[in-house]
Amino acid sequence: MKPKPDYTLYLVTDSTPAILGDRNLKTIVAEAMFGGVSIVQYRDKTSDTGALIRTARELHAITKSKGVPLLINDRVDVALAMGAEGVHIGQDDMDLPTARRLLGPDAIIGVSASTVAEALTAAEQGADYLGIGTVYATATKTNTKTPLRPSGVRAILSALSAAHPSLPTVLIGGLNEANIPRTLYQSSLPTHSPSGIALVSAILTSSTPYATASALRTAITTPFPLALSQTDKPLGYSYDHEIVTLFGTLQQNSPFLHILTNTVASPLSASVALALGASPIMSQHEAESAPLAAAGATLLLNIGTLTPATLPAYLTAAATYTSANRRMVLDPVGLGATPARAAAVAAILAAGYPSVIKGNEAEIAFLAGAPSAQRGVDAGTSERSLSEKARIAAKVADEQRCVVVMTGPDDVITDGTRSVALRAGHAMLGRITGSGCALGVAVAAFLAVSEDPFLAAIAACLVLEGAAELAMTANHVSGPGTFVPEWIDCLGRVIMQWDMSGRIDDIDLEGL
Ligand SMILES: Cc1ncc(COP(=O)(O)OP(=O)(O)O)c(N)n1
Ligand SMILES: Cc1ncsc1CCOP(=O)(O)O
Repeated sequence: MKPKPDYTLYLVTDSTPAILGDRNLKTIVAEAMFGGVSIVQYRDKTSDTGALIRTARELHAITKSKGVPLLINDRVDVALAMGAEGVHIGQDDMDLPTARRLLGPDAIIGVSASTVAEALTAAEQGADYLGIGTVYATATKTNTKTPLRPSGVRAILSALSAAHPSLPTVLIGGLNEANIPRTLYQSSLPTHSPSGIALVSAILTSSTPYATASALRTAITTPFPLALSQTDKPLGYSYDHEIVTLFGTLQQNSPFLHILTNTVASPLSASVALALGASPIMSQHEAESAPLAAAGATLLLNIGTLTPATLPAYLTAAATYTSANRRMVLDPVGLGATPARAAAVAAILAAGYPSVIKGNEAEIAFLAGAPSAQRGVDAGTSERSLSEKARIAAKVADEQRCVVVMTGPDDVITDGTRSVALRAGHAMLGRITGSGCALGVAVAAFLAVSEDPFLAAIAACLVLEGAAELAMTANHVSGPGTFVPEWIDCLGRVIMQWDMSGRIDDIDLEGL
């Protein structure tokens, strides 16, 4: 009878000195199984056939005692010689039909897939599970294609969900306790989630394999705490009351913000945070992320004047806040203007999970892979209709599973399911430096006091843009210089003095 493995925590071994060092493979496997490893693959690229068979037999004695299946990487002959439960084969190894003929119907045969076509072929040929990767770049295996990232995994799962919905899948490549929860969240479809996680270095380099495996199992099986809430709000729902309440909560609670932003917008950003009632700390110090996250801060990452010297602080902050289950906002300023910015944003998105991405049309279009006319950091003009903009923003929200704010004459805010257009603000906001960056700060401030990032984003846009409208009604405001102080003054009282009704229009994504 064919075993039905539990794929939750899949250990793939590696015997190279760089990973195993002088530790004992059998001891690690035994301890990791006690910690929750549910399936093991013996992967050894260098040993001779005789040594492979001997080690595989020793490992098999250990795995069998716990009822854990042992698979052999690449080598069907070794699996046959020592009676393993199955094999894992890659795209350059023995083909699946031949492996099946040699091993028989009860063997577990897993196949690597890094594209939709590879996944569908393996599924049609009767693979028992797929190893989907490489998810993130990893030093353990460097001869791989471009990392799939969660959006690439979702494309594969989406293709499988129609014809092969129950085929088990494990994700592999660059995964660890810190990035597993959000990777699983961002990789999952409403109807289809990966069955488990496969890892090499996270377990094999650990000096405490039992504790590491059990922490990994918890990371895999615990729902992602920063997941977006499912909406129960119908189209046409009025957010006004919730926004007023949120504004009060923000002013009462004075949430702690860690603002890692550009040198141009820094003073205005700090002033806006204070005027909204938040408590900001402006820090680019890599070592400060962990204590600030532990102190309960919400993070804003704004890449406006990012340099190679400051990039590590951004990456550490993204990873630290995400693994501490603290929320962050990403403002990918000028994305698309240079390859360096594109690489930095890709690295930030690989390092952590933003609950909200806020950008202008060109920045969001670049993230969506749509034509983007970004040159400087300003928004420029566009020919796109509101529905086209909403479709682009929703694509990014869907891929990243976060809320996206696309600023413009009408702001589009979407979580991929709900989308609204906001009609507020004043052209004067485009004539001062840092108003867009200040909006990122406001989103972070509202995010700190709201369970719902979608609502937080709407509130932030309305308050900043409403305050701009209010400021422009003051007699003494005659240009950008007199506008800024009045705008800041208006932030604290906009909710009382400005009528926000009728500013939010639903965009029915289904109807587009
Ligand atoms: C579970 C799992 N998934 C993918 C792989 C990668 O296999 P392959 O592409 O054959 O690469 P090598 O492991 O042979 O380097 C895997 N081993 N396990
Ligand atoms: C075998 C393999 N296949 C794709 S990535 C990879 C290595 C994964 O190693 P790690 O878990 O250390 O990133």
